[in-house]
Amino acid sequence: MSAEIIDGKALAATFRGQIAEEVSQLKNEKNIIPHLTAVLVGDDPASAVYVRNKQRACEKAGIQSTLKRLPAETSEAELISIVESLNADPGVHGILVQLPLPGHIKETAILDVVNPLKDVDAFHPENVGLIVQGRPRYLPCTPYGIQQMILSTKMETAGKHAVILGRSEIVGKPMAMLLIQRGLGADATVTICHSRTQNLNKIVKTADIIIAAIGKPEFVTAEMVKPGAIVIDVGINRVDDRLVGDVDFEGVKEVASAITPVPGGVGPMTIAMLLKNTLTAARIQSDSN
Ligand SMILES: NC(=O)C1=CN([C@@H]2O[C@H](COP(=O)(O)OP(=O)(O)OC[C@H]3O[C@@H](n4cnc5c(N)ncnc54)[C@H](OP(=O)(O)O)[C@@H]3O)[C@@H](O)[C@H]2O)C=CC1
Ligand SMILES: Nc1nc(=O)c2c([nH]1)NC[C@@H]1CN(c3ccc(C(=O)N[C@@H](CCC(=O)O)C(=O)O)cc3)C=[N+]21
Repeated sequence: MSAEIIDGKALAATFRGQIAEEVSQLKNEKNIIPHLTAVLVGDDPASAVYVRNKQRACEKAGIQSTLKRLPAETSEAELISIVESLNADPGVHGILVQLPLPGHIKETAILDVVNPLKDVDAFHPENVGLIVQGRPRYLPCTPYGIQQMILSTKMETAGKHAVILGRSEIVGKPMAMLLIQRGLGADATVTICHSRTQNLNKIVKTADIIIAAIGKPEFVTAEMVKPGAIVIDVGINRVDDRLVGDVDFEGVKEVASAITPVPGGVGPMTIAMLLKNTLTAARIQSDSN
């Protein structure tokens, strides 16, 4: 039996349609146009692709988007002062500092400075804390998108074993927080694996839900997957100019019950959730004025 392919591109288009409608309502009712500013330091080619995709999606949804491109040599102090000026600009509702930053800039030094109300990535410690306590202001875009994809399968998550590969602040760790929360699309029992995990294959084999976010091409193979599992592939790896995920798609789709492709899976949903957070940011800021 071949797995259901979860079409992230199509699901993202549905979300973006709904967001576009709400953006136009906000404009008509309050004369507010949500505005996202992305900051890109250096010219990492992969980041440039994401930034371009985000900008195009914003335009199509009626969200204003600005890209601040800064040279790789930008100092930490300069970047902090740029973020502070965006914080102070009432016309900017969402701020996204593209990661990774060049090695001489400490990421937390920058993320800590972003006004938490404008933090559409949900990386600021205040927003992370709110998520951990189960009262989120914003949900981090990639885990949020993944939760929506799992919900779209209508498969039960309550009481199921979810195994997450990767413990990054941007995917693995917040994903675990969302999956252990009480409620719809959650209530799972969660295990997080990382590069020091022993018996990783054995743990993964017990998973009802696998989330692969390690950045290793086709790491998860069919032998590691319990028949009927849901497999979410977050990985974006370039191999011989081809984009491949962290999952061996062709092999795993024969054992899983549902699987996300790369490209056309988690990536487009991440962007759709970024637009959703930007809309929420504009609403929150208009209410607090
Ligand atoms: N589609 C999307 O929207 C997004 C895609 N991505 C992609 O997802 C992937 C992961 O990115 P990100 O979350 O930033 O993670 P990082 O690259 O920051 O970290 C990788 C994680 O994987 C773990 N890891 C690495 N190798 C192994 C291994 N052999 N076995 C077990 N664990 C391992 C590391 O463990 P340790 O901590 O011990 O080093 C670490 O926790 C990348 O391909 C990235 O491009 C990322 C964000 C969004
Ligand atoms: N502050 C910050 N926030 C992020 O959310 C963030 C970040 N930094 N740094 C990098 C990662 C990665 N990421 C992706 C977003 C969209 C696609 C995406 O659109 N992918 C498409 C196509 C990609 C392509 O063609 O290259 C797809 O998978 O179908 C991928 C990856 C967000 N990230």
